[in-house]
Amino acid sequence: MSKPLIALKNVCVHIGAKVALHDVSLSLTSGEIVTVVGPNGSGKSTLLRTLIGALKPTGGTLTHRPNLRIGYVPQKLHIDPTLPLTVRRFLSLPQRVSDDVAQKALQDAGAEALEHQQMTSLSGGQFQRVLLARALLNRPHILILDEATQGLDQPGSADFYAQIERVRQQFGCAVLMVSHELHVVMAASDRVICLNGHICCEGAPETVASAPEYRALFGSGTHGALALYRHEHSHTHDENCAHDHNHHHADDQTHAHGDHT
Ligand SMILES: Nc1ncnc2c1ncn2[C@@H]1O[C@H](COP(=O)(O)OP(=O)(O)OP(=O)(O)O)[C@@H](O)[C@H]1O
Repeated sequence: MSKPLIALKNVCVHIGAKVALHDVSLSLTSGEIVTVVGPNGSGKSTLLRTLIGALKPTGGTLTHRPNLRIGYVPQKLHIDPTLPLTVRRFLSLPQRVSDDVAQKALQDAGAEALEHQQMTSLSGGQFQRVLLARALLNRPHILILDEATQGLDQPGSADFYAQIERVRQQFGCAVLMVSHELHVVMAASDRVICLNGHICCEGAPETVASAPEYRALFGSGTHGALALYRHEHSHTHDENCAHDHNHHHADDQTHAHGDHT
């Protein structure tokens, strides 16, 4: 297996007095698409912000390969509606980029036709592609997306994920994304990490979907996510994932993580 691009080992992150993440270990290698799922407040954004260096772990270690480049697509970006700003100019904020670089990034993001449009005139899907283009400007080794398809309809989301898949193939970059659209991300990911302050379970999408820790959080029919999978077990766990200490799924691709508090 190739060397990880970035790795967290037993990482804890406090925000004020609150423990947002505890004992989180994970690594990302080139070319894999990993999705983080978890309920509201489970630390998904905190995890991404830690990986991009915006938050410092209060415990554990973060290591990455030298000169690692990360492209980040945020959950939301507010643009002043009264500010005239074309897509081309937006791509040069805060750092000026050449026309060639801007056009290439727009092409890579499937947004080449949008270069001269006003940012405020873009549809939700077009806006996200422009954010994707901006994240691709520095030819990232890792692309990190925080609920990038929020507000898009289902075909819009599916198109966006198809674009991510093309980017992954073209760049060979790793992709880490957070999403609530379980049915889409499950199909689009190589690996799923189920988070609730700590990693409850992780592995291939089919195995996570049938893990008791996952079902404790999402049930067995959430948004049709699990209809995709034939694995149907009769576990009925209604306890919170954080209290699930001892479940170990039979499939060795799924790793159940105990809560060590
Ligand atoms: N700036 C902050 N100040 C105080 N607490 C915060 C702050 N940011 C996050 N938290 C807390 O840290 C925990 C994790 O938040 P985080 O935003 O990472 O969760 P999330 O899984 O991304 O949630 P959502 O699905 O709602 O976006 C939450 O309990 C949240 O209240």
